[in-house]
Amino acid sequence: ELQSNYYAESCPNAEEIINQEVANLYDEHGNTAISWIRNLFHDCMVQSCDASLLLESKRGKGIVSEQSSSRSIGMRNFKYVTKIKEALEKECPTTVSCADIIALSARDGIVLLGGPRIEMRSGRRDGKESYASVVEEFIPNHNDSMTLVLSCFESAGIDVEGTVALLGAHSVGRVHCVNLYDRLYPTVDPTLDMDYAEYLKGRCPMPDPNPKKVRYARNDRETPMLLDNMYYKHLVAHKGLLLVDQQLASNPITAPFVQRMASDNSYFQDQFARALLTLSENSPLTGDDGEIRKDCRYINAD
Ligand code: HEM
Ligand SMILES: [Ca+2]
Ligand SMILES: [Ca+2]
Repeated sequence: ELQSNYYAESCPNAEEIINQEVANLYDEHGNTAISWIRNLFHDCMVQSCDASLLLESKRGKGIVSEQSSSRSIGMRNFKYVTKIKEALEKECPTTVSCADIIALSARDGIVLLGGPRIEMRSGRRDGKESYASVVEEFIPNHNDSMTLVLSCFESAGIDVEGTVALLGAHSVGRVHCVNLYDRLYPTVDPTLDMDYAEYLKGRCPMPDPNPKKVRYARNDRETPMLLDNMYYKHLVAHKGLLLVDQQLASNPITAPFVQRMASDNSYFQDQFARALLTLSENSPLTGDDGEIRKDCRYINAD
């Protein structure tokens, strides 16, 4: 069973240490807070909130990291998870799970980005496997249909309203040009605002005069470091970046929620909090299942 402040006796400062590390990292590299949110999505959607995402590939041990999946394009800042873990290990060796680090760092990152304060429970344990080969079954692609997207989230217990709210995480962060070319070339997707398309073509030129350059566009040009409802305002104005983003506004099942979130930031925040909490509790390992990793990148040696 997950419980609030699970480490109250075993490591009373655990949540405070995570909070402090997340805040320090945010001061140095603001985009770490963004990464913690995406980490929670990519870990919890794939089977369980079990830190399977953090395992690194190890030949001989049969581990292929989920980070090597094509769905993980652009994921960054994993080295700073190691930093948070080191701070916890110093205070309480092999006590606080990597799965809880993923959940609680996301919680604290969301607050730093102006999002809601989510009361999360803890006590998740770490899995011993990485599920690289099935990541694509759990995490939709950027151009998948809304039907498929909704059924993926439904499998994690998240309803339509919650799914629309969670995609609001794309109110921060960036998208690499590989995920955008389809909407820009050879012809511009007619559902995309023309001026915005011109801007995106500037960010993602084709042919690329300098293919060695890593090119990307910000998800939200106006409030890039705020987890707010600007995302939905853009969708309504045909300025959704990914095809899935734009489809939220055109699909008759999701569109009413997009409209309401565009006009009501606190409604968005409430729904985001509710859905993220559900996601953060997707089939956790508890009791004697799994282990508490010493290093989030590797399974403990036996
Ligand atoms: C249908 C569901 C989703 C799809 C297809 C999707 C796809 C993507 C793609 C393609 C990117 C850009 C990666 C890159 O090129 O660098 C991205 C970025 C991001 N996604 Fe999603 N996403 C989905 C849902 C979510 C959810 C539910 C969350 C969190 C609650 C989330 C959080 C993020 C964040 C924070 C970024 C920016 C990362 C950064 O700048 O480092 N996404 N997503
Ligand atoms: Ca997982
Ligand atoms: Ca924003």
